[in-house]
Amino acid sequence: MSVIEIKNLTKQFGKARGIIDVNLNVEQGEIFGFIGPNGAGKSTTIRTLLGLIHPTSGSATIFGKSCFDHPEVRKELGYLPSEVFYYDNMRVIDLLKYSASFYKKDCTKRINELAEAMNLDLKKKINDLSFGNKKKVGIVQGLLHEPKLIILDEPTGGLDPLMQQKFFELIREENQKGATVFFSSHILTEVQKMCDRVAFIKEGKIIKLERISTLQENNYKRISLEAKSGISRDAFNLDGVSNFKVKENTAKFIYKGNVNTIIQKIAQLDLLNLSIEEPDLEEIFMHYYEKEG
Ligand SMILES: Nc1ncnc2c1ncn2[C@@H]1O[C@H](COP(=O)(O)OP(=O)(O)OP(=O)(O)O)[C@@H](O)[C@H]1O
Repeated sequence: MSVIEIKNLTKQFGKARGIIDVNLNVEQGEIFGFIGPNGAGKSTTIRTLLGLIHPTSGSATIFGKSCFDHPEVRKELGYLPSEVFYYDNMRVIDLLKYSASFYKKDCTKRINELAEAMNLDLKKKINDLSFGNKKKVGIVQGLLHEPKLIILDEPTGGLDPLMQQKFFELIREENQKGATVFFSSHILTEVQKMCDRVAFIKEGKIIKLERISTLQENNYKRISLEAKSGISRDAFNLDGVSNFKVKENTAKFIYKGNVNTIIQKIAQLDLLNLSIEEPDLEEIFMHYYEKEG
């Protein structure tokens, strides 16, 4: 049984598109990335999965159960929403103890450990915290009960680079202890570093679901050329060429396919310069977005 199972999930907001026919499974022990631009449908998918909003059609389960029909499933998971709101007048520690009371177990030790790791002052009032520090409260709140599943919606917004690193260390530790992690992001580098598999969502639809290692091993090449005279787009009108950008006598593109074919094309030019490199995930991602668009 998968930890998360989303089947043909559709959510319409009146006439507005939310998500369309989303399918994905997250397996025990995975770190799964959910990536897409603003408004693509990441939060809608997560909120429907958590039973916070009703789907128009399809189903979403956690540990085989729908959160709508079995709200007790939420005790097994830690959720960090993309925006956190609190009763400003409370002290951090009181808020966290209140959250812990929901799980009916003593979380004091873990609260202290997490606060220390994230450099969070538990005695302060929420009112007096910066945006980034409020985010840390949300992180501690999501992890204090050592959940089996951690769902993070754009978790690093507002954290400085050092704290982002600390945060990912914490998530990795939880994963090594056995927690499954699902996190949405539009920052590719963090997904690339953290995740086993990634789903790309665009305009409410999943356009690609792949292992990070496969994406990187797919033998894409980033090719940059500088010729003595102007380069024509038509000369590179062949299968496997994408993201073609030409400016006078320079051209850049992504290529996937037989390298001999592309080398023969390139050899027809009178070149001043040439580079062939491995693209990063961002370029591979843009390749999918432009191609499948
Ligand atoms: N309550 C709502 N009422 C109407 N439309 C909504 C509502 N919530 C979301 N939408 C629409 O659903 C689509 C998906 O939004 P969603 O917030 O899930 O995107 P996202 O991928 O999480 O984006 P972001 O990275 O900006 O948070 C958007 O077009 C959005 O306008």
